[in-house]
Amino acid sequence: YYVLCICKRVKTEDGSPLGNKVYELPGTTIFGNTFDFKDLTPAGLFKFVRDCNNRSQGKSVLSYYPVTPLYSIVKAEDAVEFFQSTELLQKPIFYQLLQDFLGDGLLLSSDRKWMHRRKMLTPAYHFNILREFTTTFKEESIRLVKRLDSMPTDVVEVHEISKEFALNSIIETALGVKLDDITGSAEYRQTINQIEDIFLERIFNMLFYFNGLFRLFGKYEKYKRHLNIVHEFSNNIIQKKKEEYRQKQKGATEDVDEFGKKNRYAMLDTLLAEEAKGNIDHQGICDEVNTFMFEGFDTTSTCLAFTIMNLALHPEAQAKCREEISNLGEFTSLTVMDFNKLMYLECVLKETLRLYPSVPFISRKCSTETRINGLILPANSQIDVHIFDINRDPKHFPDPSAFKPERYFPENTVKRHPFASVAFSAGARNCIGQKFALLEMKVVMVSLLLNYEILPITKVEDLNLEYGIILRTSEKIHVKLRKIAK
Ligand code: HEM
Repeated sequence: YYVLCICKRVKTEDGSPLGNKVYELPGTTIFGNTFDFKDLTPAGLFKFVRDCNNRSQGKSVLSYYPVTPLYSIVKAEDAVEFFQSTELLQKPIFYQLLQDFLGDGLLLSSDRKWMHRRKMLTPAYHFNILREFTTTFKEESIRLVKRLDSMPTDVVEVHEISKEFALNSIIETALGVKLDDITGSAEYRQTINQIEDIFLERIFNMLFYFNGLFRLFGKYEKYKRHLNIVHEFSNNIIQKKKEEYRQKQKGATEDVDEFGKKNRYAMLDTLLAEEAKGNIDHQGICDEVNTFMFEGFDTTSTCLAFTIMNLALHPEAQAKCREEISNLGEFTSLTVMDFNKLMYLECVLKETLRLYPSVPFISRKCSTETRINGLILPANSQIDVHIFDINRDPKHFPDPSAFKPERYFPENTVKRHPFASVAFSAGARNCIGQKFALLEMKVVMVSLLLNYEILPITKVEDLNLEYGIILRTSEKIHVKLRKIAK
């Protein structure tokens, strides 16, 4: 072990002691940091990482896993070279644990395939396309309010409502079908959660990083069954849409569905058009669709849940949001331009993402020996960027745990470090869906604020944050929704 580690040791470029540049995390056993995570719960892992990053006092953290040094960045200043790099674009091993689920979709792919797909998919998130999606977001928001109105209690668990809204919205915008119209939608929602649970079990047990061992001793059969369910779900819709697309090309059908409604644009349409040009095959389409649905669902629903909680806990911010939307006009006639004007609400969303970034850290693999921040990392090292810690650096955000949307007022951001808050990541592999996500969240928040006063139940002190595929809480978050008389 030590021989291998010595071969893979990190060095400084100028030969100075490593301790000047990084905090070297002492391992819990003679096998470096290999077993540091063993037996940790998701909340325990979250605490363990915060504890390491606090102990480093702003320095990056260096740890050693089997023949893989891990360099963890916790400050905006140290993230500059990372985000500006044109080399650090490959995803490391633990992302590959999602490979069976997402294939070579945009999140996991690398090199030419990623570049080609990124270019191909960028138009699917263009302003004009977002304009089309606004109607879907409004319809789903109205449906959500109807469901909330019919509930026997005014106490709600925020994830429950945010998840349903986000999944319905992403499926309709990505695939062009309403979740209600499809059989198996409840099963799909549940299965996504079960896939996440098995993914986490693999994360905590490094032996299960190896596919062979996972197949022999892990929950592989169960995992395969879950994957079949979600893949079949998206595959069926893709097949149906493909047929519709073919008929449309032949001029055999109108651009209307079976109920006579005009078909709206969906991201899948971009992919089908590219398939017709020979730029992507059926498997590629499935991978990209599964990636949209996965990336666009939990991330947005988590941010929405924390936003609802923050507004409940900060009535003054809620009042400002309501004042901002008071002169907007009829909800059903609002346009993307109207939502773009909601600057205070946008600050609320950004401040929520600063405090609770749905993706708390990102990682890259060094495909070759890499020089970064005065260090030489051997090939195959991993670099993590801890968005959670960067976003809470008191140097850029004094009183960092406090919820203060005004931090994002234009006059307060001009002099701030460009990577001081990076919830959507930055650089070439930043989030392709960030404008989509902000618009979607604004629409549903406007609808909730027009209909309900949001009152607090759960407090921040009641919550323990934990690592899932995305940031989660061990406890449920509850708020009270008091209907506003019209
Ligand atoms: C609040 C909502 C969201 C947050 C906080 C968020 C955050 C992120 C972050 C941090 C990354 C970088 C991941 C990495 O480097 O490993 C990312 C990538 C990505 N996101 Fe988002 N995301 C959100 C919503 C969405 C939505 C709604 C979609 C699609 C509709 C989406 C699609 C993607 C895709 C496809 C990538 C991979 C991009 C690439 O590697 O080229 N995201 N997101």
